[in-house]
Amino acid sequence: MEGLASSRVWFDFHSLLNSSYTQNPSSRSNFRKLISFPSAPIDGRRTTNSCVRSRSMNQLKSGTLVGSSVVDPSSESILDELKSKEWEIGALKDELAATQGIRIRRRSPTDPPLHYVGPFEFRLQNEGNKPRNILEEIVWNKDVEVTQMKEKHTIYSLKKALESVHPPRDFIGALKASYHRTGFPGLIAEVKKASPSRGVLREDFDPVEVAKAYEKGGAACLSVLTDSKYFQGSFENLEAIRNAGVQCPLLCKEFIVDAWQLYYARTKGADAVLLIAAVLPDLDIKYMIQICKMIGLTALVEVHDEIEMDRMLAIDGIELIGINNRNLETFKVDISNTKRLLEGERGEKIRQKDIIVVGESGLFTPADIAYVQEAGVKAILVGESIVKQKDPTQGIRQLFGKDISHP
Ligand SMILES: O=P(O)(O)OC[C@@H](O)[C@@H](O)c1c[nH]c2ccccc12
Repeated sequence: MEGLASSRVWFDFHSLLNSSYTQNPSSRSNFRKLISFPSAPIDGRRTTNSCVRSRSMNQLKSGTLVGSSVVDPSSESILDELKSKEWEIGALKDELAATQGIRIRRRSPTDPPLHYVGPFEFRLQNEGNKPRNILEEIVWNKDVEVTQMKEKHTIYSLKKALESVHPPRDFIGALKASYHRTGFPGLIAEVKKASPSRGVLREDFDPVEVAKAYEKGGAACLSVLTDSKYFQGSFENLEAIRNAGVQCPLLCKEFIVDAWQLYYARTKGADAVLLIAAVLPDLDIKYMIQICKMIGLTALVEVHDEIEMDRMLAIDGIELIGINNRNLETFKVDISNTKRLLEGERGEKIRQKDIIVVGESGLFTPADIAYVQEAGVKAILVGESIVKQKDPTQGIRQLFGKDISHP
């Protein structure tokens, strides 16, 4: 599959990474990067992904194969060599992403420092290993978190669990139905306790209670934050809402950096996931969209600027695009962002491709809803303004200036 050649999509190699090749997570990540980066030079020779792909998984599993070179996994010098390539490959991957306008680098906090030299284990805070903004920090931490979670739940166990998971609910269908029923953009109401930009939004936070209140108020779909470190969310919340008899389709609001997370989200009851264009290169987006289709997830692809929008409009198979009015690097919110990105040729192309656009973030009043609706959105994603209300059902009424609940 095309995605196997991606510089950032690794899950198919997870069994290899869990193998006896090395017990050291940092070395594992080095090796992972080596086998997933095209033309990584090893042992003075060059190898390619297609070369790695053409070998059997058994060879890979035995820990003996790296491209065209056979290596002894116990050899210190090989590990040192792998490590010494770390910065080089990390930097090249980031360069590749940068050619698509992606500023977020993918160096996890446990990786060696950029100036790693030979066998010396030291680390200085420098431009290379300090996150440049909050999004980069979140993504670096997520990489570490996912690596740990993958050890607990293998892709095989997740695939098995998928066999008994309930059929997915139609996320886009629910948005369209709501739009036709109410004449307003379909509401994706967000179950969010806190955020890095706004702090704690609701002290007495009961996710199931909030979810039920949203449904009662006429929400078409729900978005459930699952990141715990920055948003105080959890997969338990997602699961609890799914099991509480809520009918609305559920978006798993997570920072997806690895295709493994798609399977995990689905086993926890998600009907949709968020893919952030600022974080994922085109090839990862394409690959993840295919996996989403395979396992019944709807992908909401999030963009913030023209470059990201143009990248996503060039990718086939995208049905739902969210325009985030909040810049995730600076937290600045500006709802005219939605309008700007839908003007002219872009808006035309979106209509031709029959893509549903979701206006995301910073929506508080009926005037805000009218403004983004006028700009062309058929759905909105709202958190703060409704989660903060004592009664979130009333919050929805105030947001629209009208009761949009089911009769
Ligand atoms: O609370 P607000 O301003 O209504 O925003 C909701 C939602 O758009 C926001 O939480 C969000 C949009 N994209 C994200 C990506 C990750 C985390 C959160 C988000």
